[in-house]
Amino acid sequence: MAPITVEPSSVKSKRCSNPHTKVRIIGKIRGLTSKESENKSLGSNPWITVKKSKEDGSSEKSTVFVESQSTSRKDGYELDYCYEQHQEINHIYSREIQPMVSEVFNGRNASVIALGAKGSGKTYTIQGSQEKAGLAVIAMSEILSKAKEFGKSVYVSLYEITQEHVKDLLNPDHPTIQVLEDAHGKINLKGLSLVQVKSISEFHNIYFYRDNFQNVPKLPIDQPRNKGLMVHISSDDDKPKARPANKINFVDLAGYEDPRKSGRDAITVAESNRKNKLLYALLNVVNAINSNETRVPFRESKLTRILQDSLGGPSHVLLLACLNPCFCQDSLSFISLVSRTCQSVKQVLTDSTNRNRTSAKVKVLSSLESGKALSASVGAKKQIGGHGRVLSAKKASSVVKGRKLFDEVKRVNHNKTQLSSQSKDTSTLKSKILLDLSLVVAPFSLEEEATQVISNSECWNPTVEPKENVNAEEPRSQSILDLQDTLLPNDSNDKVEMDLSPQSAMLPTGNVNVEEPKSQSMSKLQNTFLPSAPNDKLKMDLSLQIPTLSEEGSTREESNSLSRKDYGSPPLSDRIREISNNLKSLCASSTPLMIKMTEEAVAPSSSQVGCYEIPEPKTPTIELHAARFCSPRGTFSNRGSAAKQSLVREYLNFLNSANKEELKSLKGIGEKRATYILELREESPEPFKSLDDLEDIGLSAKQIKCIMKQAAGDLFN
Ligand SMILES: Nc1ncnc2c1ncn2[C@@H]1O[C@H](COP(=O)(O)OP(=O)(O)OP(=O)(O)O)[C@@H](O)[C@H]1O
Repeated sequence: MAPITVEPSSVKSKRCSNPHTKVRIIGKIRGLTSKESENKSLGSNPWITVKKSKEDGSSEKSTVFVESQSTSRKDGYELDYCYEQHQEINHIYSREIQPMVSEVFNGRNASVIALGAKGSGKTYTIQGSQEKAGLAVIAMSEILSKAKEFGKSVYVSLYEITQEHVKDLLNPDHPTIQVLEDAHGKINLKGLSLVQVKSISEFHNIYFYRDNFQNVPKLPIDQPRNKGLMVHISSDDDKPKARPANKINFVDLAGYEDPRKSGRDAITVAESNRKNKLLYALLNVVNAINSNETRVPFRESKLTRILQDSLGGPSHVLLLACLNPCFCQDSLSFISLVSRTCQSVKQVLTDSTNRNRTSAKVKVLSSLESGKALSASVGAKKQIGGHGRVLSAKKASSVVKGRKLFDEVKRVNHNKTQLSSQSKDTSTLKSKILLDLSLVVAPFSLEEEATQVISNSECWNPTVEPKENVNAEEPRSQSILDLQDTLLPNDSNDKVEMDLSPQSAMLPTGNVNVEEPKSQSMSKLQNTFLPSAPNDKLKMDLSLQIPTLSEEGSTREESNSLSRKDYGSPPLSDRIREISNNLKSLCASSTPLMIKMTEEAVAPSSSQVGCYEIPEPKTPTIELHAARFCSPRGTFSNRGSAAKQSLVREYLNFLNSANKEELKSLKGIGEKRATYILELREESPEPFKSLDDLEDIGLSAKQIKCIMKQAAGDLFN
């Protein structure tokens, strides 16, 4: 039999060649409680449904559809699999966990993590009850019998993480457990009890300890409870501490709370964000692993540090997204969050119906990673995107924090980053822009009965831009989502007037009365660029240059900021006006994005039906930017932004290093906050990396801005 001990060094070497095993993300819709079963209407019109790729369940992928009660908007999310209400824990165990247990006996580590909104069945699924075993209990019984068979010993640890403090549940009197990392990157949980288990009844006593013993102090009800069980399988007589053992972890995360629920003040939002912090950190780690990023942010939270050797490398990791069977706003936001954070969970479509209006179908190729087509057929009046963007870990966390302060500072940063990576990314940028434009010029109509496919081949002449040259699917889909996010507002029922004044030859004059739902508003916008109908004969000479990076940056920023406003988004008219202004400025200014119409375009010939010629876009040059900033005003605002950025940096340095008294001298920081900051600094030497991090100490965006204004003002006093 293969040795079960995996030395950290061997894990490391494996990681180099094959960095990480992908994390599997599955869903489970919890069964109805007896009270819910009495409500007959729940079964007749479920808010959550599952569509399997193959009805017999043989195919892995499942799409979960959730419907918002307030907007009747229906979103679909593709998971690796989804178990439905009627599917029992035993079934999940044999399909998902049993193979993992075997792998643990073959020398790998594993983690099973349940996450979801409150009351979504996480505890029921992982732990179960004394009467009905959960996944961990069933696994334990198999582990014990396998251990007996192979002469291994089984030890368990049980811990709880609250506000980044790790508590030993088997020895509650013990002070906070310290998570230490040795020189070889091995995590050591200093002080955590390790108890040998020989029978399932012993395990029951341990696992349900808190529930069995009344004298164990209970946490306040509103404290987020993140409960972890670590099962170590060690060679007989070999304490896992002496030599590293293989582990399987079962984690029951605290319920996710939507921080943006209406009516929440800044403090409550900060509180929710704090409660969700472990979840955010975990999702960032999962996203980094699944997108093969070189750096995985294990250090973002205690949980991810504890699980580090059971999350990365060759470990098997299963994320179990628990979902409520009855409408739950937190569940809705939760699944949207998961899809925004994890590249592997895709939002496949957004349906903002009125479903009975038309039967037209739109098929969208959303090949995010592998180039494999992911298609979804939906009723018309549908949009793709909305929240469905794919984010890098950093982006994700900024969305999670949902703050946008000192925009110019960020923009300058963004521009800088782009400038530095400009030469590397030229081809990517090129294809991004091509693809962005493809959306604008793509001659498709959402009103057609036929199924259509938005793809390069339909939008571009392959002789001009061969398919192979279109770099990677990801930028393309991202740009599609970005543009759709910008173009397609949330509320389909809005009626707006879009005023497009004649700023450019390309923008026709007149008032466009937008009464159609969002999918059609896109066609309208296409019409703005293409004054002819899709079937018109037309030849376009697109003299294309890439927009200056600052413009690209700001446009993207604006588009991001729009998409971030999931709730309370501005009225449709505002958004369209904003887009229209962006487009106008692109066309009217010295913008290098110029679309020239040839004479044939004005008087097309019959031989040119549907033929678009798009020349190779030119690589952007630094001179373009220099020209942009050479005006005195441009130089001033650029330097002003740099000064602001430097002030912010100094302020953060101060927070990361000042003593308590010095901290208290700052506006907005009293005794409590100063103490909390020092606590944060104990956990991480530099807890404040950006102004967004100040939310962790309960400051609202407005307060942070005020503080910075005062700091700037003080410089002149
Ligand atoms: N499959 C199921 N069938 C019937 N009842 C279930 C099922 N799953 C969960 N429940 C019931 O739903 C309720 C909520 O479940 P549970 O406590 O596991 O949720 P949770 O996500 O852990 O909640 P919290 O986040 O508050 O800890 C419990 O009363 C539980 O018994």
